[in-house]
Amino acid sequence: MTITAAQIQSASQALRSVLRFDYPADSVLSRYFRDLRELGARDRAFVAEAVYGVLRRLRTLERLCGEDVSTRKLVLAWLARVEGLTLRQLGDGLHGRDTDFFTQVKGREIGELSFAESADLPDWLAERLLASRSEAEVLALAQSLNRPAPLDLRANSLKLDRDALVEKLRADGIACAPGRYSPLAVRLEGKPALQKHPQFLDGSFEVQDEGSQLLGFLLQPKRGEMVVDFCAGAGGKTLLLGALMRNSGRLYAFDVSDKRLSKLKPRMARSGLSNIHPVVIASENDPRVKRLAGKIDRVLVDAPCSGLGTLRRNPDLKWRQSPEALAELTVKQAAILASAARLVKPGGRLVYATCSILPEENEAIVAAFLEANPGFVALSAEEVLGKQGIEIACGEQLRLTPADHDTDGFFAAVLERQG
Ligand SMILES: C[S@@+](CC[C@H](N)C(=O)[O-])C[C@H]1O[C@@H](n2cnc3c(N)ncnc32)[C@H](O)[C@@H]1O
Repeated sequence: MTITAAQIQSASQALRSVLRFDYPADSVLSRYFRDLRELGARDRAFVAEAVYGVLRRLRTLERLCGEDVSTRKLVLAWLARVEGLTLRQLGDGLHGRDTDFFTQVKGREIGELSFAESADLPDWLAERLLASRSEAEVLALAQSLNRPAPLDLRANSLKLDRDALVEKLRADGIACAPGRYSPLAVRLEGKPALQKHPQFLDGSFEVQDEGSQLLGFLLQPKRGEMVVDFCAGAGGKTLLLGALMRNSGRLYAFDVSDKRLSKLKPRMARSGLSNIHPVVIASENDPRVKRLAGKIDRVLVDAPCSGLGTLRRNPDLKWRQSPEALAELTVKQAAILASAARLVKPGGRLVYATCSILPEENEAIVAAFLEANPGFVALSAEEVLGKQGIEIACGEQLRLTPADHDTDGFFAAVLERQG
């Protein structure tokens, strides 16, 4: 890696905006790159890698920088201590004071770290995780969340099967392999740009984490059924559900965000699915939701959550979330689950899922729901998946983590309304 002084300067500038935490890191970076068109592809790649790298290890790097911390020092400390570069490898990238700091930080003793510092987590989050896991488990989880995520695709089974997709990609020189759990998953070895790939444009695949795909198999919608994806967003899971239904029946995609839902439309067009009906709702109590009460075979609640299971992709979330925001989210999650449950017909299935790793957003929401709704019973996620040939030793509820499954962190519970 050769790094220029200008690249370090740009990374330090971009990091300054990101660390204000006013907006998500990915949108701050996109804006930074939009405003600085003169940056080449390599410069952008370096800036993004440096910003995400520092966000992942912020507490450790702050400790290494000492009192007089700056974004420039954080980038240099990341290069020296996380990337393990030497002064010689940096070539012309450093001058004067930077060289002195780089040399010092390379050899600096970090001293004693608190548990949260050593896990690069905020104190409150380390505490919450330790309530249900040992220190060794939390550390392994935090470290796995600090590694960049691989790129997974989902074959659109309406267009071609997974093995055919693997073959086509390999023929194009894209190294990939079938996923470990989802029958539709393909894991890529690198991170090629795929937006213009013919198989992307003709809807043969979508980018979707393998863990996220498993949630569709937990809902297991069938041909001709009435299905609701209650928090559809841009439709990552909706598209999978539509394909599992073989483009038949009726699949409502609800969301309160018109902006997110509008991103589903071009994806629907590519996918060849015509059974999806996107509906913007005002809230979980919208009259359009109430009209479907008791009529739906399967309902997926992919609830708004802290997103802490996706730290591999969004490392800023651990610094942007707070106990206060979390408390508000859990109230919302319980309200959405209660409303969505009213749609389910007797004998129908309800899946509650999040991309969070915190029990208060997961197990606690489901336990309170079951207590208040004795007409629902829990099914075993392991059995539901096992019957579809997906072997995963998860027991009753699905808990995926990058440490254990090399997927994003997900939670899901499968519930059934008694007939
Ligand atoms: C985890 S995201 C969904 C991601 C999406 N299912 C996917 O696979 O791409 C949660 C979604 O819930 C939506 N949401 C928030 N409050 C809601 C509510 N009261 N009713 C329905 N959807 C809501 C958010 O706009 C957001 O798009």
